Amino acid sequence: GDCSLALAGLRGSVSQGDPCYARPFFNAVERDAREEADELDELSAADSVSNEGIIFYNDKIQPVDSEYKEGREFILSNFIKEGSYGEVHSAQDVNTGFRFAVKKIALKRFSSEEVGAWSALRSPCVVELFGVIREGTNVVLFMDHKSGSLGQLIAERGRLPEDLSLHYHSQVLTGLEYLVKKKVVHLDIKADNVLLSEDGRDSFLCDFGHAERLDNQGQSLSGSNDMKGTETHMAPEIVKGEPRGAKADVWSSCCMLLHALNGCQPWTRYYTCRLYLKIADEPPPLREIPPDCSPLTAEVLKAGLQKDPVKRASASDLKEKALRALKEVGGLTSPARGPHTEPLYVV
Ligand SMILES: Oc1ccc(F)cc1Nc1nc(-c2ccncc2)cs1
Repeated sequence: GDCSLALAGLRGSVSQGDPCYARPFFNAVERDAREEADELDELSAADSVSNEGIIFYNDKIQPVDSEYKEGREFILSNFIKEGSYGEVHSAQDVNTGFRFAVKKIALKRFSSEEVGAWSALRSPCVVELFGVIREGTNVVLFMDHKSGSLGQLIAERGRLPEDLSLHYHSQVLTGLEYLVKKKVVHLDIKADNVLLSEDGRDSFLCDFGHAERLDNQGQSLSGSNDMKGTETHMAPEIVKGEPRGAKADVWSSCCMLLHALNGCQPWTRYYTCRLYLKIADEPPPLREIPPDCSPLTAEVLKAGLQKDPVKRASASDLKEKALRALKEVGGLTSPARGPHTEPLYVV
């Protein structure tokens, strides 16, 4: 199809392209670039390494003479965090001044799934992926820049009010509803991977480094059963290496809700090591539901923390429950930025 034509054109250059070209292109890059990566290892000067990739249609990130290089067309500014498989920095396009975020991943650790899954997504609940470039032995992913993450907000505030926690949970569930439609499972849903708008009212999923595509029965196509994601948020089917689907993200989103309500990750107040054994063998962490939260919020957590993924609520069902719980607590009245509240330690 026309994607293969695009592949021919793209080799060795950086072009404005349509996201549909990203996936096969990066499978090819991943393969042949691994071979090339060895001799490239000693090359370090920016001008000598090959620079190829795709910047999706975007007038704010501009390749020059079909090249887009760090230190020339764009510059890195502050380090943000360790994302999945790579360092995240904020960056700026030298010519347009446009600010964005980048994640640099060593080629050996690059999963073309991050690009394949993400480039197919267009939703107000998912951070936009602008493009992907291979530069020597690194792959660089370009993403819309956001002011901060839900993980940072919880750390700053200790724990979040119930209405705000339910507000973000319902937005994440809306994002998960969309992922189900696009047959993508994220596999690393947690507060650190939920970014916030300036005013803190809107949230966006990001970091698809662990994402997998689903088949028509909703099972992961990757067939891999290795544990992925953040241990405290892993669903029982993940830690047991059983077939996983979209319901794994629903479980993780409820772990994120407990994290927002309590100010600490689930399981960690009761167990220290090998949490995956506890997640597999113990009942779901319902004892961690704060005593002062509303009955409907407890209902959300009971429905989303079912150990059997078949019995577990879907993202759509759970979103409706979360919105009813939010209404029951009087709707969203708390400001995003607010006072620090002590995390709830074991009572
Ligand atoms: O997977 C990626 C691909 C490209 C990127 F540029 C970033 C990520 N991953 C993450 N980015 C963040 C983050 C970004 C911007 N501001 C605060 C946090 C948290 S995880």
